[in-house]
Amino acid sequence: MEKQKLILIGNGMAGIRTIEEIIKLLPDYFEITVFGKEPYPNYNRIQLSNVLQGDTELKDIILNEWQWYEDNNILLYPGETVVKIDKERQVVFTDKGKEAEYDYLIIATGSHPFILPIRGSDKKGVTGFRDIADCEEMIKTSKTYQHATVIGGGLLGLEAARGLLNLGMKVDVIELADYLMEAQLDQTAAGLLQEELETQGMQFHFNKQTTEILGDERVTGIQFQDGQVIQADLVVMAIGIRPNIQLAKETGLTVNRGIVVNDFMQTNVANIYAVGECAEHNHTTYGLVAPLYEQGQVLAKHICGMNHQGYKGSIVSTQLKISGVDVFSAGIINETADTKAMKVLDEWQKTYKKIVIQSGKIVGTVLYGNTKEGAKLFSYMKKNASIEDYLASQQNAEEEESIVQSMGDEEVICGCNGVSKGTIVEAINREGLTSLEEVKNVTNAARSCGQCKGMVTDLLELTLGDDYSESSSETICSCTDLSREQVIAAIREKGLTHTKEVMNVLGWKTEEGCSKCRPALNYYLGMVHAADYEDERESRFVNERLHANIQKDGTYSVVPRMYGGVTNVEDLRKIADVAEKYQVGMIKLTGGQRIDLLGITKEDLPDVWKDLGMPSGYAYGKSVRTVKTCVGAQFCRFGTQDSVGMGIQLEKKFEGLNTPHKVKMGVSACPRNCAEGGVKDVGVIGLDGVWEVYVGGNGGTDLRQAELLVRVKTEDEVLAYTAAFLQYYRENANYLERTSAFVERVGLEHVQEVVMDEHVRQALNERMERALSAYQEPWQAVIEDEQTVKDLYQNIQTH
Ligand SMILES: Cc1cc2nc3c(=O)[nH]c(=O)nc-3n(C[C@H](O)[C@H](O)[C@H](O)COP(=O)(O)OP(=O)(O)OC[C@H]3O[C@@H](n4cnc5c(N)ncnc54)[C@H](O)[C@@H]3O)c2cc1C
Ligand SMILES: NC(=O)c1ccc[n+]([C@@H]2O[C@H](COP(=O)([O-])OP(=O)(O)OC[C@H]3O[C@@H](n4cnc5c(N)ncnc54)[C@H](O)[C@@H]3O)[C@@H](O)[C@H]2O)c1
Ligand code: SF4
Ligand code: FES
Repeated sequence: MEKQKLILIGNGMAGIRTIEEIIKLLPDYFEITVFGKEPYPNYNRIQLSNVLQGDTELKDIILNEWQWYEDNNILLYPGETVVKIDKERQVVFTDKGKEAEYDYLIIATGSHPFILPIRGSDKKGVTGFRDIADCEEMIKTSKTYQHATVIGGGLLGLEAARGLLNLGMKVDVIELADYLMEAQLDQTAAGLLQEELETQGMQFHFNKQTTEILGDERVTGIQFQDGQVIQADLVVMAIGIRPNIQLAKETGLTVNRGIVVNDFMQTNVANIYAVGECAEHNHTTYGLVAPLYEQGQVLAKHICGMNHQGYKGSIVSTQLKISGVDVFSAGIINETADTKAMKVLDEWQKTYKKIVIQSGKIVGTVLYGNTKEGAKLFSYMKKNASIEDYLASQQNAEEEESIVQSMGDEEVICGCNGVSKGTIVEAINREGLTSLEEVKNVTNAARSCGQCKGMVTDLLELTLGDDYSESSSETICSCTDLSREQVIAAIREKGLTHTKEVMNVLGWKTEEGCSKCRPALNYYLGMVHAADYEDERESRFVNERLHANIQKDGTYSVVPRMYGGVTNVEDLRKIADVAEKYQVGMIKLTGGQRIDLLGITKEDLPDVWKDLGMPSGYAYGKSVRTVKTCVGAQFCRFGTQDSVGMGIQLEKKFEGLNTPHKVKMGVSACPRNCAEGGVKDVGVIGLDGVWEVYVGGNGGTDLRQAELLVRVKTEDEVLAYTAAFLQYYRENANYLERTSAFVERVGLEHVQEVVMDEHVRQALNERMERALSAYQEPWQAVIEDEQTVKDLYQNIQTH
């Protein structure tokens, strides 16, 4: 069958997303041609703010590489503008003299920045902020000139202003209204924002109407209606956008503010569609990607002949993309006669939360300082949930590790791309996804503004549990541009002792850090300061904070310590009594030869530990866990060494040691290796008069066989080499990097060189001893601390 000719005008975000959706539905049905005015493949316009702010580079914001067009048989004409459409002949004409026929035409020409129609606005140095060319122009100007003026204190203006500050310019922001982001914030939030941005160096001028741009050929200043003049070498107009409708208008399509479309994104000509910022649906045009992508999905389905209800309009939310400034806004933000508002302002911490309620339903929200709840509140708004539902969900949320844990499957994690928690979890499980990049590729989540990256990462962690490891990234996380090595070096050099201090001194982009960097910093600080470090419980993952493993149903599992997997009558009796008393849901033997008591409520945990009177088995921690042993020489006829004794020594020595990820060990007394040392982080095998120490094994998702590190004669040597290896791993692995990945990355030979050097080995052992000296049995510590029991396990607020 001959392919239908489909032409897209506008190689931008909405148009290309529509094409992506179309080729997902009908890969071979259309012969697709794209005309794009800009000489680039489709790029992430949103990220221009981050480019200007120096957080990312232009080369990193391409969404669809040239190869993508080729791979999908899409004929792209970059740098070519469509100047005319003949709707009768179904042909488009370009500024380079090309003519192309279509069966279906999609117009996705976006918008242009509104430039004040005042004297001097055509001078050199006056620009909008819309595309790569504008961005490059501003970067270039900052190298020669000093004074920048941004007209417009909205999202775009403020993001531009922050970028220009980063480029070393002095920045004035001019706003017509009497506070910032008038369309998105109320006066309280805007005040907090203004205060913060002033400390960052911006100077604001409110209630100012610019009447003239001064200068000869190039701008030198601007003048306001009240006669005031301020100096300016660069003027950025960020006072809103106007849809590009000229072409559609000249073609005879119905236009208003945008190109008028019906619920199927169809213009008044049946085979001509409009999508994105240029389209006007139900008297509304949009300037954010989330609704435009929704439109794209609808249009794709329609053009592919799939049944659907059509586009019904969108509720939008916005977030400001300035490092270290958290602002979220959605829906109705100012109270009216028929609304009530719930407001919490913390002037000290500079946080503000406002929820606007109408007839018992959440209809709007403004968050400043802490925007973690933004996605959740937005989901509640969209599903028309009552404020009671939200408040009830809050009680559970307080007990949970991260906001994503308390979200329902249908709740949206990525607002830009409309991707729900359920969709992401399903994709992680179905496709075996293990990294943010993979989730992005499969689900589109986190592919636009990137504000949801933290939540997607949390969700990966929540879904994969211990199998999650984000160790490949060079920087610790998106809160900083520094690598693990740089952060550790700074901790040492500057004597930093607290996660908040690290974030402040090293210029973290977020005030609170994220769920990725907080536990990592806590670990690195503990590793560097060994015995002197006071662990920050609040920076740990929930399991480590509570010293028990949270289960699917919200109960916990308790695994008491059994050195070397050996137990006795007394311990078994205690375990049986506890299981009976607390009606434990299930008693289960673990793969590491321990007894797991499952189904214990959080409130019961301290009492269970008190009744057990046994140390924690650390089954939840990024720490040395169990040492599995075979029965060994004492009972087994093949046994050549005391594997049980060796295992117990290892477990007692390294009990409670904090490590970048969990560490499991196994000791066998002959090569039959019943304790499975070949897939352990440290595997020890006893032979006649010899012990072999293997490292870097993994029996989980990333199956890896352990490699022989060393052959030694005595048990003391086993302990010394194991200590040297583990200390080297502690000091050099990325947080959440298993020994298997670590050994793979640095190479066994390198590890051998390190631990074989007697001086180095000794030094590593000394540092290990210091780290071990800080160990405090955690369950006992909790039982003895009434306040912690109340705060952490019973949620009774006493201070
Ligand atoms: C700096 C900046 C930051 C932003 N941040 C956010 C954010 O954080 N969150 C958010 O949701 N949104 C943000 N936006 C808005 C978002 O980028 C836009 O809503 C989105 O890009 C619009 O997509 P579109 O495809 O409709 O238009 P565009 O992406 O502008 O694409 C239209 C394309 O069509 C081309 N074109 C126009 N006329 C023709 C023609 N006649 N022939 C050929 N080609 C033509 C244009 O050159 C352009 O490349 C931001 C915008 C900017 C500028
Ligand atoms: N983080 C984000 O979501 C983000 C970031 C950048 C851009 N955008 C989008 O890009 C588009 C453009 O953003 P924008 O900030 O230009 O538009 P906007 O309409 O959101 O804000 C314009 C601001 O300029 C002010 N203004 C209007 N006329 C003025 C004048 N004569 N002098 C001084 N101030 C004046 C308005 O009061 C308002 O505060 C919007 O659709 C926006 O949603 C979004
Ligand atoms: S590993 Fe060897 S010694 Fe140990 S139980 Fe198995 S067969 Fe016996
Ligand atoms: S919320 Fe913008 S990319 Fe997910």
